Amino acid sequence: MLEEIKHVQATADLLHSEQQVEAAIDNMAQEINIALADRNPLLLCVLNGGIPTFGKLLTRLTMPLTIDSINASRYQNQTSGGSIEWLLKPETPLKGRTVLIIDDILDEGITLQAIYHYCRGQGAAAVYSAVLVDKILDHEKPLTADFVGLHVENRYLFGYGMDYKGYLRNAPGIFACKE
Ligand SMILES: O=P(O)(O)OC[C@H]1O[C@H](OP(=O)(O)OP(=O)(O)O)[C@H](O)[C@@H]1O
Ligand SMILES: Nc1nc2[nH]cnc2c(=O)[nH]1
Repeated sequence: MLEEIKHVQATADLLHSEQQVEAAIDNMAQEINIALADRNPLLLCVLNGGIPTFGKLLTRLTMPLTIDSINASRYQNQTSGGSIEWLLKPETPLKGRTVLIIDDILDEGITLQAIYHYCRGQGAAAVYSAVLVDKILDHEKPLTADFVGLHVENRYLFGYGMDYKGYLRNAPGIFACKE
């Protein structure tokens, strides 16, 4: 397995450098600081991929806020998605809260849509979403994200939380696997 991981890493294309990604996160944070300034938001980290984006946004946000996590996984360390497994639900009551869902990538949108509906079903007053990467597809998605870092071509990506078979989430940039 580790040989495969090393090969994928060595042959991948760098699409966005660490510097570019950090600048994109700065921009997202600025937008969120304006949009949610007086909303006492509950930030929901979508495990596992959302961890770096969540952490990097967190210290750039200036309003009073609280945090929790959710884990709705659809890829299960594979490179194509299946049905959603609910692995963790937030402890915090969502009723009446403004929720900001934070994830690494919006691809088909199935994961984000499911989490959005979950939050609404729990009585959240407003639900926003922030994704580091919005993958450009040739068809419509079931929802759009409110805050997007980068729009990226339709290839299998890793880095900044995004995994290749569970690995490479720590890669310092946004990389695309060779076909
Ligand atoms: O828009 P979609 O096509 O639904 O895909 C996006 C989801 O896929 C990844 O999660 P994954 O299920 O791989 O879990 P992970 O966060 O643990 O990697 C990613 O973190 C998003 O949550
Ligand atoms: N790591 C990773 N996870 C995804 N989930 C949906 N699309 C992708 C992708 O391109 N890369």
